[in-house]
Amino acid sequence: MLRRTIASLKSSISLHITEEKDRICPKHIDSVITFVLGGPGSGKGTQCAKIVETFGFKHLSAGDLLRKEIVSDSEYGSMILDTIREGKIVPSEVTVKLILRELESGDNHKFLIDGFPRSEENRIAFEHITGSEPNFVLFFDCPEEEMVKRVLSRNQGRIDDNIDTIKKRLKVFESLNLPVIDYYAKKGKLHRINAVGTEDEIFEQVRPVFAACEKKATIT
Ligand SMILES: Nc1ncnc2c1ncn2[C@@H]1O[C@H](COP(=O)(O)OP(=O)(O)O)[C@@H](O)[C@H]1O
Ligand SMILES: O=c1ccn([C@@H]2O[C@H](COP(=O)(O)OP(=O)(O)O)[C@@H](O)[C@H]2O)c(=O)[nH]1
Repeated sequence: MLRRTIASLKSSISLHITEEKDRICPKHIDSVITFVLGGPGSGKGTQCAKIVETFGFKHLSAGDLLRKEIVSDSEYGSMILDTIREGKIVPSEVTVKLILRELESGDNHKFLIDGFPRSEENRIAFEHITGSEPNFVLFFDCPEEEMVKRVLSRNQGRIDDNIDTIKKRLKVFESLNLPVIDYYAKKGKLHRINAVGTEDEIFEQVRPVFAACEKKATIT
């Protein structure tokens, strides 16, 4: 049943997800889902690696999943490349489909979804397609000058790590991603992390969030 639903998602990329019948209830329904948000270069990927090491989560970087599509033979490759180069947001259906595939694979039921959702439209598409909400959300709060400095010295050969694209990404972050962060703050699901400091100092703010989650899981 689930395979069929994913197959139909694959074949209908322009679907409009507005009705109950479009939802699916897959095995990740009992999973722990954490969204990891913050501007470009705020340190999301760096801290996710530490969370994986310490708490055994599976790390799904939406950006990495999209970049993999570019180098695979995907029909969306050139569209994704153009979108990333412009610092814009890839259509929700494409990104959610890639995330869903990862949520459905393997035995790990604890997920860090890094760099997604980037807009209210992304958030709503995820909730409708998966029928799930995150258990909690981390927000790495970092000043723009620091983010620019970090991205420019990241040195991974990314087509979007240049000053022109960074400026566009920061604008998109402010106008489209901050409303998502506000949404989760109002729902009481947001953990704001001061993203300035050494990697270890920042992780000491992150650790208690996951330690509390583990404790709760042991009690229930
Ligand atoms: N606390 C920190 N202080 C200084 N540089 C950092 C810190 N955390 C990460 N970095 C560096 O900044 C760059 C961006 O970090 P990254 O984790 O890739 O950010 P994001 O995933 O949010 O885009 C990387 O080169 C990384 O090594
Ligand atoms: O859900 C996502 C995640 C990423 N991106 C695109 O991928 C780029 C890089 O995102 P990533 O999270 O890898 O990097 P960051 O912005 O944190 O440096 C973004 O600017 C977007 O163009 C997207 O469209 N949707």
